[in-house]
Amino acid sequence: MSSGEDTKTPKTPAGGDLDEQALFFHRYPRPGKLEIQATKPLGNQRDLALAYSPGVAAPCLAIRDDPSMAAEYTARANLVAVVSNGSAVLGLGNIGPLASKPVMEGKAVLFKKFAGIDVFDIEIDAPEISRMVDVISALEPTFGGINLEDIKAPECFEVERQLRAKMDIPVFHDDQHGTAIIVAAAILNGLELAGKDIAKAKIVTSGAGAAALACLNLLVELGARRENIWVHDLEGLVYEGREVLMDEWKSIYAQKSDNRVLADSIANADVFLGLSAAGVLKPELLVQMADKPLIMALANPNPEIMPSLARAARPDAMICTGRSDFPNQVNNVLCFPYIFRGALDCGARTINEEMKMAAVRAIAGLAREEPSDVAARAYSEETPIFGPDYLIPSPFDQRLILRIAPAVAKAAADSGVAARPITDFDAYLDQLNRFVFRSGFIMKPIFTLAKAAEKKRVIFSEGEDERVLRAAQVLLEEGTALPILIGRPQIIESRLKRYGLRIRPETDFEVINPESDRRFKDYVDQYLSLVGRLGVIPEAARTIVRTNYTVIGAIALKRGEADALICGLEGRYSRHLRDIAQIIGKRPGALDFSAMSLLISQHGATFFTDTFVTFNPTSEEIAQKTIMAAEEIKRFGITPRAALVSHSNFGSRESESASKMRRAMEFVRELAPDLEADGEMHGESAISQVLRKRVMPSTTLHEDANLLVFPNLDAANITFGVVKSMIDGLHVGPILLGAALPAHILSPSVTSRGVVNMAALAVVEASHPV
Ligand SMILES: NC(=O)C1=CN([C@@H]2O[C@H](COP(=O)(O)OP(=O)(O)OC[C@H]3O[C@@H](n4cnc5c(N)ncnc54)[C@H](OP(=O)(O)O)[C@@H]3O)[C@@H](O)[C@H]2O)C=CC1
Ligand SMILES: CC(=O)C(=O)O
Ligand SMILES: [Mg+2]
Repeated sequence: MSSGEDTKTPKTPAGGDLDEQALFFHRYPRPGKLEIQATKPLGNQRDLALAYSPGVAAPCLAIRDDPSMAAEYTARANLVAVVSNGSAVLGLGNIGPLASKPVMEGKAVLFKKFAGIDVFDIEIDAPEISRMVDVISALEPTFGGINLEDIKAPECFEVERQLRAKMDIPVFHDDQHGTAIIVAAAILNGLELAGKDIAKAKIVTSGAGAAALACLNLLVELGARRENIWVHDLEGLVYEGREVLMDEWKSIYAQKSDNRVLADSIANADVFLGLSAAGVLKPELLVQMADKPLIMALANPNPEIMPSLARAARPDAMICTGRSDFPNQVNNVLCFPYIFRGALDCGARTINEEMKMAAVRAIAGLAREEPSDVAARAYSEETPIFGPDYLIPSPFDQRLILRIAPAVAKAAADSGVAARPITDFDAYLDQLNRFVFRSGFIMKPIFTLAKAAEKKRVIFSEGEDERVLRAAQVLLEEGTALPILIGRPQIIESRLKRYGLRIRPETDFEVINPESDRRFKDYVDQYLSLVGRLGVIPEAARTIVRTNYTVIGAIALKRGEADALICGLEGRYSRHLRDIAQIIGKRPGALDFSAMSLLISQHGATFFTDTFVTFNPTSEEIAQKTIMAAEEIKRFGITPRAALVSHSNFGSRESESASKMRRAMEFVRELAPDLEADGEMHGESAISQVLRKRVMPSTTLHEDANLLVFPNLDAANITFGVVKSMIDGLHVGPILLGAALPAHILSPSVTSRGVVNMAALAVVEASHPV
């Protein structure tokens, strides 16, 4: 069998040649960018009988009797065809269907990555309209939607018109409508920033093809005036009476004018809209444009003018391209995954004007919200804030799906084209949130409990950190916690402004200023009372209380000025743990602290312990770590099932660590007889009932383990790290167990969503202590 995989992958080409790197990227480790994955197991005879003959006959007959059942028994409702005949591939022209395949595979990947939509890319050898319509319309039984891509004008207009009339599923020409939606959003925002009215704006295009004309049609719907629009193509200006290269779609914009070329029309233009070819806009023309012009050079891969040239000619311009390597990426990727998400989720029969307008408003509105930290990282340096260099959201903004899909689904229902209208938008948003934040599903019970609880104060040691500031805003907005931030108020204030966050110190949340807090003397006294006999002299205590923010947070928690502590975004775990141990201490009866890490993946939730604290725990300590972990897991609404893992499988080895785990298991049975657990066993046995039962038919672990308890820190920490990296899992934690009060030491790689997750857990611990 050939998987096409190249086992001898050469080294990635060094140096900056993007073409060479792109060829390498597409070729290795296996050709192309896609594969198909089964969503049902096919591991044994029974699976085969269900998935294939004879079982498969049942869904076939159900669909024959009621075609709507295809949405229940097949992948159709989430399956889109990306179809091209290769006649206008990016700005590369008519390179044919086969050469268009990398672009179509790319669109498929974007659908999947950004909106979870499955795609078959379909490149068809069909230059003529009638053949395209025949081939594409015959695909209706397979797909929930059709995304036409890179089909040239004017044929694309007729193809789309005929398909929309023939087919009962959404047909959407991405280069027309996806581009128009995002261009309209950017123009609305750009004109607002320039203080201009769309009804008076002069718009000059280079391009009179699929993308340009669809953009203009939508802009006219939004208030632009035909008389202010000047369209140019290979022949120059589209004017009344022109006969060469004209068609009924272009002639709508024909001007009564003696102008003939772009240079004649560009004077006083407020917007240049380039959807044509590389390099057609010369810098010297830009000086004629109006004040604060909007220059949209959107041809791909190379724009009508490079941003550096445009900026040099017009420092006051707002500049957009279709590329990801410059600010203001105006590209239909910001639209097509999400408009289809909304359309598929409500069973829309078409994508109509109302749904497109809803998408425009959602995208334009999102740019004015605070940027997310993921979007900020995608721009790599400065956090973008709504303004000339940030007219529209980044393609990596995870909120695109959360804003566009519900707006589109609502517009579909309101305009009567939704076969399965969404009735509970809160539940729908929850579902989208779970797609965006993989932790969402597992964390839901924690957030529900945290929001229902009396408000708890969570103190953050690294209160100046961007991730904490973003998390604080989310916690306040969602009503999950009352944050207290340790940090210098002027730094916090200026960073909040820089990141475009709305919350403000003292008005919205409390700040402890380590440089001048009035409680400083009390804190030092309290600290000395705890550590004075551990070799810390008063002078050192004063310095520590001024400079060690985890110490400040722990003292505030101990004094009852906060209900939970979050630290660890900087510095070593052991240092934070030492401070928590000295100031907060262990909960009564705890032999030691323990750390549990939750790994979320497509396999669900798996908890690992002890990943950060005790190097070589005793049997008693391991038993206690298991029981503390199990108690914590119940907070997630999950029934804990523990496996004490080892190199020994149910007594197969007699080493010291194997018998340590066996003894630990005996303690667990004694101390927590109701806990479903077993051990010692191999890691594979823990997660495979078949393997486990083969060796130990009487095992007391009836389902696969979701809590893996390790014999020592090396095993736990290394296994967790390797598994997390290999399966690209999401880490929630580490969750500190055994402290007298809720306190968690995160890791420096945590994201702001990770901080929010752990703060919510800490609130639940504070409201429901064990
Ligand atoms: N950023 C984005 O999201 C998107 C960008 N695009 C880009 O827009 C461009 C056009 O795509 P699309 O509309 O689908 O293709 P079409 O083939 O439908 O249209 C191309 C248009 O550009 C005109 N044109 C070509 N070369 C020149 C030139 N040198 N000077 C002036 N006009 C020229 C053509 O003129 P004529 O009519 O005379 O043949 C035609 O009107 C491509 O570069 C594509 O990559 C497209 C979609 C989305
Ligand atoms: C982005 C896109 O669809 C194009 O350039 O054709
Ligand atoms: Mg395209």
